[in-house]
Amino acid sequence: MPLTLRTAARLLSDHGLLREVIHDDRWMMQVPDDPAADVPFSAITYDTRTVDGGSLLVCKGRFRPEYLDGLDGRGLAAYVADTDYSAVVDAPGLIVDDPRKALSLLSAEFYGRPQDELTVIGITGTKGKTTTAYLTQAILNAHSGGRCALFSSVDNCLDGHTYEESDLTTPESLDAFRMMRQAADNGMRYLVMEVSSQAYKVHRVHGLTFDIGAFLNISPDHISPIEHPTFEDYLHCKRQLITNSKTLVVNADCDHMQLLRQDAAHAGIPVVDFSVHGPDDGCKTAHAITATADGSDPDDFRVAIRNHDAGTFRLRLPGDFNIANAAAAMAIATAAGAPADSPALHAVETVTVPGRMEVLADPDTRTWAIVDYAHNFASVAALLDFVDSRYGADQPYITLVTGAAGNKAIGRRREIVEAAQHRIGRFVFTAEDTDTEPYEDICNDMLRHVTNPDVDARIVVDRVTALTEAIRDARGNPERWDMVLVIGKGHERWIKDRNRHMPYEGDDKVVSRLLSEPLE
Ligand SMILES: CC(=O)N[C@H]1[C@@H](OP(=O)(O)OP(=O)(O)OC[C@H]2O[C@@H](n3ccc(=O)[nH]c3=O)[C@H](O)[C@@H]2O)O[C@H](CO)[C@@H](O)[C@@H]1O[C@H](C)C(=O)N[C@@H](C)C(=O)N[C@H](CCC(=O)O)C(=O)O
Ligand SMILES: Nc1ncnc2c1ncn2[C@@H]1O[C@H](COP(=O)(O)OP(=O)(O)OP(=O)(O)O)[C@@H](O)[C@H]1O
Repeated sequence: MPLTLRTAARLLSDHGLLREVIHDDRWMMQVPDDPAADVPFSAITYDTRTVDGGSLLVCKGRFRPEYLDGLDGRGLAAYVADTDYSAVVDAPGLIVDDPRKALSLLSAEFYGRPQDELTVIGITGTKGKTTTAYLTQAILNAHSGGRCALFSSVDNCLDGHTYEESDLTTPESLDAFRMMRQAADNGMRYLVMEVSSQAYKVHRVHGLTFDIGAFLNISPDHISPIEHPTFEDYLHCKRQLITNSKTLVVNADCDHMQLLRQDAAHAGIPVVDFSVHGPDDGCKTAHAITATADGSDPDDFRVAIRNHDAGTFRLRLPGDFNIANAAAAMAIATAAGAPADSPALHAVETVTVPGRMEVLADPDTRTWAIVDYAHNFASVAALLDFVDSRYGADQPYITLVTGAAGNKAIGRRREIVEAAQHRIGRFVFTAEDTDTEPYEDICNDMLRHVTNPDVDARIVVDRVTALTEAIRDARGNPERWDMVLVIGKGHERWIKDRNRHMPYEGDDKVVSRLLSEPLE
């Protein structure tokens, strides 16, 4: 049904959001009997700068009345807001309780409910969302002849093979439904999307039911004045994926597992477990998916799906945590319809994810480097576990080049230091992304958390200089095995400074350039 003033008002009223309709100084509970109310909107937008003739505007967030100046002249058809703007515009207003929820519901309708034409998969968790999303897309693409779309914090892909850089982990609702429409029109059958806790906090997926919701893991993160006030709030937001899904795929070893199962039971939805066990556990558990480290080779693992042996796998992505991510992807894909014995499962073996676990080396100077996106306790600990298990025998001197985000997730500064300070030789604190906090202050904050007197710790604010010094030092000591871990920015070609995205070469590029520099 096309979205008009009348159908929009009815939809909002059906969802208990409509307070009243305001037009021509009249306040009503219904849209007046006027033919204009049945004209389909030409567009829907949350930004006045894109309003055209016939547009429906949703005023959300830190919206300011002055943005509305001149919009009648540009043909604004109607606005949705939580306050009356009739003093500023003549267009009719749908006054609602929550414009963000309204935006999501109205956008889905405007774009013809594209979610109904796709199998929609939502992935949440503190760590591994992006990687699992890429792995799942690879399987479902292989299963469906390339008909799986992806929304991730790295890239969005609307046709199964073209990737474009994304802005947010979970897009704004309007953008999500617009892209879903494009994906459906491109013939996609599946959509895999990351669902951040913020997405639920600010209603970016309000009203969207996921065919499958996957919950990977949970540990404290994203706690700050602009994200979540407490861990409880963070987890509460993430748990909403469960009650908005038709099937839950969950890591059986996840913290707060009982609570997650209770959520699924209350929602009356089936649960598919996945888990990873050491070589001695065999495949004896009843879990739908059990990835078992294969004792013969550290890179191989066996997978059992509903007690069916799905064979041996080897990823291009190193790290045991990526075996867990692959198990999650296989659990999701089989729950979405890929057969347990499908060769499509082997598509995980070809996947790499930009800026995640990229291992680079200069063997002549015994220098390894890993560029990774770790930036909290769990991921730094997982990275160091990997380094220990894979390179520990050579006792490398480990340098960790790290910063932390400004203004948000403040706890990460202490967590990164705590996860690493007894396991490495040196910290180099450097710039990461910031809104208003100066890089130096963030680095000094991290330095203050260092309590191990035996670890070297220094600040080199400029990120390229920090990397240059770390890699040159490693290569300048060829008698020593060196491991330089560069975390937090991965593939990103920008660095945020005082709210602005400044061009940046990218950790992967800088490190690879430095490793191939001629030695003096
Ligand atoms: C808190 C939050 O969700 N903020 C998002 C939100 O901002 P907002 O609605 O307050 O927008 P605003 O920029 O203040 O402007 C208010 C409104 O006025 C409009 N406007 C503005 C100027 C004008 O002339 N006319 C006009 O109409 C804007 O388009 C906007 O709709 O809507 C914007 C786009 O619609 C988002 O870009 C922005 O995300 C901010 C930048 C952000 O980075 N959020 C982070 C915390 C986030 O969401 N992160 C999670 C990842 C977490 C994880 O790693 O797991 C994510 O999902 O990405
Ligand atoms: N299952 C996991 N458990 C612990 N750490 C992980 C796991 N998967 C990935 N990591 C670590 O977390 C980093 C980020 O991985 P990924 O981008 O897949 O997660 P994410 O949930 O999308 O993260 P973010 O929310 O920070 O964007 C990786 O570079 C790796 O260091």
